[in-house]
Formats: sequence, structure tokens, C-alpha cells
Amino acid sequence: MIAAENLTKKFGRKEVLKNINFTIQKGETVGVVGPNGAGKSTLLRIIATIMNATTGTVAVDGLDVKKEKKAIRQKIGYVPQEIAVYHELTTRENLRFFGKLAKHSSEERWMKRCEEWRLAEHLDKKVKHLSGGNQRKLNILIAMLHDPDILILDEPTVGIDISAKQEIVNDLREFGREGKTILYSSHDAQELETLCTSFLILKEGELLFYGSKQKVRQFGSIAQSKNFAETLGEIVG
Ligand SMILES: Nc1ncnc2c1ncn2[C@@H]1O[C@H](COP(=O)(O)OP(=O)(O)OP(=O)(O)O)[C@@H](O)[C@H]1O
Repeated sequence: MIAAENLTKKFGRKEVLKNINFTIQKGETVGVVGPNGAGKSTLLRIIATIMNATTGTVAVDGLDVKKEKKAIRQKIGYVPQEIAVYHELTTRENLRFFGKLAKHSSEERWMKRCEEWRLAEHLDKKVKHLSGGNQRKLNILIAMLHDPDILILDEPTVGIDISAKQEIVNDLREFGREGKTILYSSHDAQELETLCTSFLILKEGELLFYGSKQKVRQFGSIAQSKNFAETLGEIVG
């Protein structure tokens, strides 16, 4: 469970998260949505213990993100927007290297994931020779090396083609079915609809909405006849 209470974040005088409250239950796949600059990355970084909130709290399974960073990092995998792997190393070398840094990584487990995610055939290729989609997959698998219960992904499919996006979304859906909690920030309504069970909508630092996919449709009541992507687009505006 991830519970935010009266969360605010200021950069100088600019308040980019304004008194945010929500509780995410275990096993949810939450789409974190909002226009550019809404505060999505900032919120995800605070939950991932990379950045501190200015005031308020976030508890991950009862642990405080400010005080118990180490314990929370065992539970969470964080996938940054940028591809943060070594391009001159092979896929296998990257997994081994980051596996050594991560506690509780197991080569047997990541080999199994590579097979499930169709990366096994690319294990001995240098990352610079992988397709954009496979580089993105590797970026995600590295965040999963310690088998976290919660995966936080900040726009993980930017710049790749539609079929690679669909593969990643399907692989993450399977991961969600293992009972994992996923927070997924994206501007792509199609992939959000396919993957997410609930939505957290931010606008100019305010939490506009948090609830199930069905409720998003009700929330966008003026758009009843429209499809999900249009409804979401209208809410986010
Ligand atoms: N380190 C920082 N210092 C100062 N301002 C920052 C910093 N990081 C983010 N901001 C500002 O905070 C606001 C929220 O940024 P954030 O990156 O969280 O938005 P976002 O919703 O993720 O946007 P995008 O969809 O473009 O990635 C923006 O106005 C941004 O310029």
C-alpha cells in the first residue's frame, strides 16, 4: 500500500505538488496522468525515495519515504525516463553488473524474465546494437532485478515504435497479474487504457482525480459517448 498524506513539493517558491492525498492498494496498476509539468515525475521520484517532499508524508507498506529509504528501495523498482544502462556492454553484462549492485538479485530469475520478455536471444549483443524497444525492456528489467513488489515507471516507452510499446505493455500486464503494484506515467492514452486498473490525474500540481478506470469515464461525464482516450484527453485538457 502507498499512502500519501498532505504531500507538497516546492522548488524555490514554486509549488509543484499541492496537498496531495491518496491511497494505492497492493496489486493496482495506476496510470499517473497529466499535462507536461503537472508534477508526475516529481511525485514518482518522491515515492521512489529519490527526492524528498517539502511537507507531508508518503508511506510505502507503512514505511516512511524520508526515514526508511533503504527498506523502501528493497520493495521498489524505479525506471527513469532516460535509458540508464551501459551501451558499450552487452545485455548480459549489464544485467550481471546491476545484479551485483542490487541485493537479492538472482541470475536464474532474470534469465527467466529475459525469456518471458524475449530478450534472451539478445543477451550477448552490445546494448548499442539493440533496437530502441529492447533497450527500453532492458531498462525495465534492471529495475526488476531485486524482484520488487512495486514498480514505478516514468514514461518508459517514449520514442519506440507501436509494436514494441504493445509488447512492453503486455509484459507489464503479466507482471501486474503476479500481484505486483505498478505506477506508470505516460501520455499515451491507448497504452494507459490497456494496462491500468486505476488512474491518478494531476494538473498543475493538484490531484484532480484518483480512482478506477470505470470512474474516469464517469468523471468525464460530458464525454460519455467518447472513447477512453478522448475522455482522458478532455479531463487532462
Ligand atoms: N529540480 C527541479 N528544479 C526546479 N523545478 C523543477 C525541478 N524538477 C521539476 N521542476 C518543475 O516542476 C514542475 C513539475 O515537473 P515534473 O517533471 O514533475 O512534471 P511532469 O508532469 O512529469 O511533466 P512531463 O510530462 O513533461 O514529464 C515543472 O514546472 C518543472 O519545471
